[in-house]
Amino acid sequence: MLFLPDGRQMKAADSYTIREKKIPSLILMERAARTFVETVMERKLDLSNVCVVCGSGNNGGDGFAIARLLLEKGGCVTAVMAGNPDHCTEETLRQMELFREAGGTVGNSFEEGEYSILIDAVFGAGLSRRVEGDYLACIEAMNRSGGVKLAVDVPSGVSTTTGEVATSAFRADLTVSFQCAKLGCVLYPGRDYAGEVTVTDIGVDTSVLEGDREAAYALEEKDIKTMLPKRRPNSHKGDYGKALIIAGSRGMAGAAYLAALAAYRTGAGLVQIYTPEENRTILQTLLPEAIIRCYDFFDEKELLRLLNWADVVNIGSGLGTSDKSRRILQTTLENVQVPCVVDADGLNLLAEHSRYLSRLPHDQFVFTPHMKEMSRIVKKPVEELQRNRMEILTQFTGEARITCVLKDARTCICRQGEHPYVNLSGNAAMAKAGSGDVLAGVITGLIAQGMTCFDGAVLGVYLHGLAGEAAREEKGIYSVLARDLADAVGTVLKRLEE
Ligand SMILES: NC(=O)C1=CN([C@@H]2O[C@H](COP(=O)(O)OP(=O)(O)OC[C@H]3O[C@@H](n4cnc5c(N)ncnc54)[C@H](OP(=O)(O)O)[C@@H]3O)[C@@H](O)[C@H]2O)[C@@H](O)CC1
Ligand SMILES: Nc1ncnc2c1ncn2[C@@H]1O[C@H](COP(=O)(O)OP(=O)(O)O)[C@@H](O)[C@H]1O
Ligand SMILES: [K+]
Repeated sequence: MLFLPDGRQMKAADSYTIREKKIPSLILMERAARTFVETVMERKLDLSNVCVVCGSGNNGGDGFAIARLLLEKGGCVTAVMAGNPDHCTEETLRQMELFREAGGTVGNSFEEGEYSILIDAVFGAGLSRRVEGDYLACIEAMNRSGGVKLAVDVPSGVSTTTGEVATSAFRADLTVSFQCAKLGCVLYPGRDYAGEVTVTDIGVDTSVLEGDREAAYALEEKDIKTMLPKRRPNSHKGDYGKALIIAGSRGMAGAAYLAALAAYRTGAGLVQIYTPEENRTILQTLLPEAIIRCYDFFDEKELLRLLNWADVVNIGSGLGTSDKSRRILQTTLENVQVPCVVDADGLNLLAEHSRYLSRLPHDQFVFTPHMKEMSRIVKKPVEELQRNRMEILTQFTGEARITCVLKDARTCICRQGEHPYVNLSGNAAMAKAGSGDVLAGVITGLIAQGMTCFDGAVLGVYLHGLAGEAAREEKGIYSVLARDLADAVGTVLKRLEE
């Protein structure tokens, strides 16, 4: 598991390390600069005309230390003080002095031009407001300049908390981040500004973040083997859960198929689909392994019987928003006693009838909205959600007490009392109709096998992204279909098994 702290959280870990581990700030800075320079040397970059642009905070201090170390490597290096020298931190002043003592010169304004390497050390984790005035002009001039562009810790101008770029930000080819990638460098648009992100170990003790429930985590492939539900030799289908998929409407049989297929591919023991009568033949043909139960009209008794049968319920994919669908959703939300994944039209209906939210009988619900669905639920514009997704998601899950999976190129998963997770797997091949139905099916399949709602959601999102990577490998970024994704869940699970 990786921490993805924002600037405030990273500073808390830095301060903890300085205070409790008795490692002076200047030593951390020196390590940061050394690992940055090691990265430059490993990549055999051209040191013939290097410019390091420094701010007055400690990011600038790193910059001066980097300038000195590159000078020692025989580079031709100039440094620029882009900040207000009167506001320099003690460490930055010291690093500037050391650079001068090593023979370097410090300019006081950045000259746009052609460099072999241009290094941005203007702002890092301490960016606290919009970039304006001379700073803005400097960052834009840096972006217009030539050379390999490297950012120290964070590209200047990117919010470490949201990834937002309020005015402008440095466009890096490579960002070297110290100890942890910062949250803002993995969320968009910050991710685009950061370019490739590489993380170096400078010995900061991040254990203090474990106690900070706002600090986000990301899963790595090595974490998931231990999380996956086990399959015992002496077992039968009943041991791996009965999943009820309430999905599909006229012309939307595919959604039910994809969710059910994904639940089976993920390992669920038995999948039953509840869908309108007209979908019977097609679903029976596409997925003979599933039990198909059909309805023509709203039949409360039958629905309650099915809800009682299931170990996990998945409702909403392609369900439509007719009055019949609304009654099915309402009955399900009010009566289900097992974990329940609510997707797509289930969420659209819920947004129209927000009173249902206050009637959920327990807290074992997983909502899987994409940005537009979430915007309908929380009644905020998509742009605001994109700018401030974590805060809005945290507030929503605090009030609704459910697990919420906010889907996007960087899907975020939140539940009250848990660290939020940001998903780092997947790619743009997955931006295609039906991908979300597959995800809802994967999460349902994991919960069917006994995972908690939160763990099932976190792991499901990660697996779904890995499936996207495997499917892209086979079919290419343009041609992956949602059913390839569901099948690729199998490819990924098999690889993990080996
Ligand atoms: N020991 C450590 O802590 C270690 C830290 N390390 C390094 O330090 C970095 C963090 O350093 P930092 O905390 O000093 O913040 P930093 O990013 O340099 O910026 C703060 C300065 O910018 C200013 N400022 C902010 N926003 C502004 C704006 N929009 N427009 C104008 N000004 C603005 C702000 O001014 P103020 O808000 O105080 O007026 C302040 O002067 C971190 O990313 C890593 O690189 C590593 O070496 C490891 C050890
Ligand atoms: N560019 C991307 N990178 C990574 N994942 C993506 C990308 N685009 C889409 N996805 C994933 O694909 C799924 C799309 O879901 P959704 O929009 O609900 O599709 P649908 O409703 O058509 O099934 C989500 O899990 C999302 O995270
Ligand atoms: K920077």
